[in-house]
Amino acid sequence: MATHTMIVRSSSSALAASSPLKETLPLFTTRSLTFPRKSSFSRLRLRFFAEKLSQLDSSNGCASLQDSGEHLTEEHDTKEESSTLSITVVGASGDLAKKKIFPALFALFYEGCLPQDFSVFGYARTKLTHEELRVMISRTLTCRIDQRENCVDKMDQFLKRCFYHSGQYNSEDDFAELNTKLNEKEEGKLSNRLYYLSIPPNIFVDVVRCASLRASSVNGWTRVIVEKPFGRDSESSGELTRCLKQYLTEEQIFRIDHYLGKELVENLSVLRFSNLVFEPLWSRNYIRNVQLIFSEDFGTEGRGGYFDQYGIIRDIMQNHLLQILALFAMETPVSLDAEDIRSEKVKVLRSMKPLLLQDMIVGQYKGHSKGGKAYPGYTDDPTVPTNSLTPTFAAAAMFINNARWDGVPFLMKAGKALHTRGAEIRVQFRHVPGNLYKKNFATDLDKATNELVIRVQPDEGIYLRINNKVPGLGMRLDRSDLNLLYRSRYPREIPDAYERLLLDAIEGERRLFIRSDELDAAWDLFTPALKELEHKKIVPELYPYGSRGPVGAHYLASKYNVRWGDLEDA
Ligand SMILES: NC(=O)C1=CN([C@@H]2O[C@H](COP(=O)(O)OP(=O)(O)OC[C@H]3O[C@@H](n4cnc5c(N)ncnc54)[C@H](OP(=O)(O)O)[C@@H]3O)[C@@H](O)[C@H]2O)C=CC1
Ligand SMILES: O=C1O[C@H](COP(=O)(O)O)[C@@H](O)[C@H](O)[C@H]1O
Repeated sequence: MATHTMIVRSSSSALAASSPLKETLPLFTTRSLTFPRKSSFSRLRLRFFAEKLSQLDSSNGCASLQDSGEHLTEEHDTKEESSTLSITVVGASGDLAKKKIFPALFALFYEGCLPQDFSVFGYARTKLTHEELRVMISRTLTCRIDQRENCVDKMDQFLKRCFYHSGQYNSEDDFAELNTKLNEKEEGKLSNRLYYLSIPPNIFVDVVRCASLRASSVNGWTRVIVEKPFGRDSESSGELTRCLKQYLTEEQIFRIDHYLGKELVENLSVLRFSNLVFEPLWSRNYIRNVQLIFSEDFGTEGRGGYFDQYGIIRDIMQNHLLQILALFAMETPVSLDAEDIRSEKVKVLRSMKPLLLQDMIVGQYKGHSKGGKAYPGYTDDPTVPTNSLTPTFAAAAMFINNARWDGVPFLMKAGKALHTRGAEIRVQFRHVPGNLYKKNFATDLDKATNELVIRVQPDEGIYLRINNKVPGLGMRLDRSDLNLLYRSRYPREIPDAYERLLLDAIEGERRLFIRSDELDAAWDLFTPALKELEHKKIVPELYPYGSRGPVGAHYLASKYNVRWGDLEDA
């Protein structure tokens, strides 16, 4: 087996000449330990060894990279010591950059997860000075991490590493200027460059072309994180992939689905594959249905222009919920390597039947007054056409045609402007055959089935609904929860999904990013129904802002003999 030695998370590169931007496998070196050549799981490996060496940082489990070389190895990789990381946030003036990306970068810096020598560049058309960018960023940085010490100092240190370059997204010259500024900061060292495309999708290709031709690293790796949406359907997504691949190799493209970076979604495989009590039950033999539920208690506020082009199915179902479904339903991967996991997910997606129009319902929220307050309808948003048919709610029933899941409905439900905010996976189990306690449940045996709930957010937790005897002399049964509430069990704050994903991209870990064949398979499942919906101009069922959504969702579920678990809970 090919091996190479490891210095803690040091990475260097050889050149991949086939594309203007270069991506290479990180090299790992250590004197005493050898590993398979694959680069995956370097962070986990690092943690493992860091733990072994009692050097683990006391924070979120990320051993300090800023001084890891000194602590963990005797051998110094001179290349690593003289390498730099430049992270360019393209679309730095935008909502996502301010809300998520800069704060996540700061959190990584605070946690010691960024290399010693790094700089962050903001790039957008808006004219800003470095100082103005820093002021803008500083408004969204918080010392949230356990109210730890010296946060303000850390913020200052971080902000000093932040710079701004104003330019057009389709101007090679502007990117050449960015390149000059990056070179200045990199001071001739081995430079690794990460671009985060936090911009509308219609300019992805322009940016990738300009960055690749004029501002890619000449001696290290260059990677590009691409935000969703990856197209509107199979054709446009395929076209986007083809265009990106004129300038990037697949290894350089990190298609982000931030739900994959959420703690409870990450935990899904651990729960299933490392607990004997779950894996044997994970099939049609014991599971009656699986529900993937997303809800938001606010509307499209401020994002109506974007949203109206896409709708809830493309915004949430085709990516976030389907990714969770694939992780949930996949067969055991050969290993935890990114390619093994992604290959298993693709198999699930390819085993699924494309969604049929009769297996979905769509809704749109309308204005509603409650407690003297008026909540606007979707089409009241000035950026949304008044006659828009775009769904802000959808429910769908999907099936996996394989031996494990044949006949099991996977129900999805996603909506904006509902009564609550949450995301959860609900697994409803079959009835106990010949249940001795049948009579204790009156006629509603469904009420007696077990349910496993993985609450992705908020109040992250996992609970298993069981039947239990109410203490006392009689024989009364009760439904109770075996409850793992993260807040009680793990008082430490859970890192934001973007922190995990940014760190993974820096490390070259692709497990939580979407491979192009996964994307193709995902679009193939939704494109026919989306087209039909638009072609037939299906009118969405209206539901009041702040309600539980359209009743059509219940009819859909009952068609498959299912009741939505979240409503039973309420
Ligand atoms: N916001 C969110 O919560 C989420 C966003 N995303 C995705 O992330 C990406 C960025 O989102 P978000 O920050 O909300 O987007 P914004 O609409 O805020 O756009 C980001 C920046 O891009 C530039 N821009 C906006 N519209 C155009 C245009 N038509 N042509 C050229 N430049 C434009 C603007 O910068 P300037 O004018 O200074 O150049 C703007 O500040 C999108 O792909 C979005 O779908 C994904 C998940 C959640
Ligand atoms: O991708 C998206 O996700 C957000 C919800 O993300 P969350 O992490 O806050 O749950 C959603 O609001 C947005 O419409 C969508 O584009």
